Amino acid sequence: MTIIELNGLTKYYGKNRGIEDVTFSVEEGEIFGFIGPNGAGKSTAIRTLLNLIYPTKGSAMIMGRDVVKDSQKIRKFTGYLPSEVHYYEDMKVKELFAYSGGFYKKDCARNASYLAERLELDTSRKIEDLSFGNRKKVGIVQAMLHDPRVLILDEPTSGLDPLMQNVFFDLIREARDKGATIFFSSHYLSEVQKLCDRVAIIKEGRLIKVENMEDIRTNQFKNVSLLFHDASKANVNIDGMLQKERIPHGIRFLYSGSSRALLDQLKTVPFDDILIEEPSLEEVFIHYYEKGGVES
Ligand SMILES: Nc1ncnc2c1ncn2[C@@H]1O[C@H](COP(=O)(O)OP(=O)(O)OP(=O)(O)O)[C@@H](O)[C@H]1O
Repeated sequence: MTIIELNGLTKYYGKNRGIEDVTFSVEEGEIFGFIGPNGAGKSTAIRTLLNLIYPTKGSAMIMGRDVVKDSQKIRKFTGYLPSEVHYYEDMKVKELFAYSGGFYKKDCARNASYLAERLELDTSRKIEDLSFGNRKKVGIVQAMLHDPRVLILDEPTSGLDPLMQNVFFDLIREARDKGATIFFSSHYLSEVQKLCDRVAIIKEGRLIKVENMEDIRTNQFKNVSLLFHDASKANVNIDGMLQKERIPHGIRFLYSGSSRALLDQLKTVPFDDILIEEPSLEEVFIHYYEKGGVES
């Protein structure tokens, strides 16, 4: 079942581009990453899904409901963490959770306590006294306390220390195991790599590609280093070769394609040594950002 669907979603701020013609969907039970550099349009897309801003063109649906027309209903089964959290400073954390929980027709207190405990958040403190990271934790608990079917999180881990990031990842997996679908934006490729089933890559407001993480990690890309005793033989060209660079005694390149096709092509290359490695996602994504994507 499709849970989140963007159809040609476009948002202009006056003449400024926010996002343009973005189309993709998130399926039930997925942990789906939304990744791109600063200003790519991640928050714009997310804020449009939450009906905080209106689309200029196109549409989006969450669980079959239109994000503009049905936003009140969508809010009932959706948890949202904004990229910047602003709360009633004067309230204690536990008062805020009780207040937020009141919007839903179920008892959220136990879940809020559980989440706060896991995140080591002291709920007796006033919000105004909290650090940036602790405010982020408040936002995470608030997004999750009603066990929403859909979780939409804008840069959830920024401000969390590495230990807390891991706790957060566990909470996300637990939410998924209970049936939630999770859509979150990030700058951090390592967390996308750890957590996501699929990822949408956005650049300058346009969707570049939706990728299966497993495909990115294992099937499509390799880092290949070829070493030559005679450097004059290092002038090699191979179909699928990307980002070629000279290294001492040879060349190194990112390869996109099947391993079989790579080995077939290498048969005629007079290299003296070879190293084939799994590229980091950084290397793969830098390629996307620079070139605007590759054909798969
Ligand atoms: N309120 C606004 N008024 C005008 N332009 C805006 C506004 N909000 C965002 N933009 C522009 O829309 C584009 C997309 O910004 P957006 O904040 O959605 O990107 P992002 O991918 O979330 O970036 P970041 O990773 O830095 O948070 C940028 O060019 C930005 O300058």
